[in-house]
Amino acid sequence: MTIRTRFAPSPTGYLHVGGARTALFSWLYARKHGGRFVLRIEDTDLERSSAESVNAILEGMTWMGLDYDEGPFYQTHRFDRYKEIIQQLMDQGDAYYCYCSKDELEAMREEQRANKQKPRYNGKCRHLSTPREGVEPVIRFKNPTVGQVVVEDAIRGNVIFENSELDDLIIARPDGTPTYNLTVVVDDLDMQMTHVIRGDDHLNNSPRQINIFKALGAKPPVFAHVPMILGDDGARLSKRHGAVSVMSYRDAGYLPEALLNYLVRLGWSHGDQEIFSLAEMTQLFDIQDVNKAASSFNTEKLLWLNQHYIKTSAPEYVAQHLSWHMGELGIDPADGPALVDVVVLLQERAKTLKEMAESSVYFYRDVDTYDEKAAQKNLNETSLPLLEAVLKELTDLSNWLAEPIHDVIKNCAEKHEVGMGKVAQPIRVAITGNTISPSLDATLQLYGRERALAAIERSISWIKDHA
Ligand SMILES: Nc1ncnc2c1ncn2[C@@H]1O[C@H](COP(=O)(O)OP(=O)(O)OP(=O)(O)O)[C@@H](O)[C@H]1O
Repeated sequence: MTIRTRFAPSPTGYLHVGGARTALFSWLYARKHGGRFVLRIEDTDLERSSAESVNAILEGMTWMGLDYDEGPFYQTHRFDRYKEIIQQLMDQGDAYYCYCSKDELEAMREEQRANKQKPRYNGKCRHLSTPREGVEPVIRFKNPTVGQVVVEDAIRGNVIFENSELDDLIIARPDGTPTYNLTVVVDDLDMQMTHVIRGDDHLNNSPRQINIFKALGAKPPVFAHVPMILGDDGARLSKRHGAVSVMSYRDAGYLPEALLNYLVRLGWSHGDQEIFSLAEMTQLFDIQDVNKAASSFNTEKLLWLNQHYIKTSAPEYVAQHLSWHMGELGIDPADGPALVDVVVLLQERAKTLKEMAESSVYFYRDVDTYDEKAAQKNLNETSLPLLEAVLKELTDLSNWLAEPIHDVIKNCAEKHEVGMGKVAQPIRVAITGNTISPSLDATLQLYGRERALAAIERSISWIKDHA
């Protein structure tokens, strides 16, 4: 049997990390078993769904590398099929028209509350043989009234529901459009899902859906309800929380590997291992090992993982992602050194790609202002003769490489009987506009001879103008 799993978001906003982790678990399970991963867009809520949200979800999935084998299927394209199944349930006596008005339903609930019963539809129209004139009815599913439904959950074990606790749920609205629990069952059936891996916010839907599966003569898929990811406020992370969209992590400078690694560990573990490549998590993941408790998002750990992946990934790969961030800063990487060399220089210390991009702008765009404090301390009458001397030496240097550059700066400091920093820091400010950069000799090598000499010259003029 080919394993088939799906991710079925509603396109009512961006893809957030809660949904993304659920998608990841589904994806991993399919990949691990050589199965098929299906993307289904549950867009029947016409008021809340939008094409932008669909695009945002697809963008998020693509960025994370969660490729799908089939779909995206849109529920709005399948209305005829849902109608067909609703009719089938009607024909076989498993569904019925309900003419109860809002007021009647309210009165019913009132009475139940007064009798200390759980408010629910009492099946009033179940045995109605004649339609009520002038009322557009809904269609309700005839839920079994006795017995139990067992959700055999791959994570939680058996979860038992009493049929007497379940309503005859509405499967078609007065205008004939199908409701959520019906469409999900029809899709999972038609798309031959073997495993439904979804958030445990859906656990209460499962017994209703299982009963519909059974009424249709079908074997329900295996269910696995994964625990929720909670926001800082302890509530289920949803679109209502702030910066939780998957793409906001790209914007903040995370590598997809870091987010995937972070998400997989949120609710799943393999011994005390923390670092998992995609291949490794695919091999080791199993749905039974997902824990039952909800987990909260911890940005510190994500940052740590990001730093790890920036440091250890191939510079060429990091450069591809860095390129996007440079573009965001309006920088054309063609205006300076190869991005891959910048990555090599900075990957040891950068926590995010955004930070890496921001701290390498000077490689592509000459600084036009110096940080005030940095200039005050380093570009002044004391540093002027040192800069002039080192400029001369550097101009005479024939091989523009880190080591000889280092020697020039060192010799210059010795000659003037000052510490190396007294020569290096003014140069750093001249090049970067500030006092922070990776090792100065390597920075200068990458920055390039002509540009470096011109920048030092500009800083000398600046001192003279401001003296
Ligand atoms: N915070 C969360 N943690 C884990 N899984 C979640 C979370 N929120 C949603 N999911 C799961 O992601 C899948 C897609 O969810 P869906 O898009 O319908 O929800 P959502 O994005 O939270 O929407 P809304 O905010 O409108 O409720 C479902 O399987 C759902 O259970």
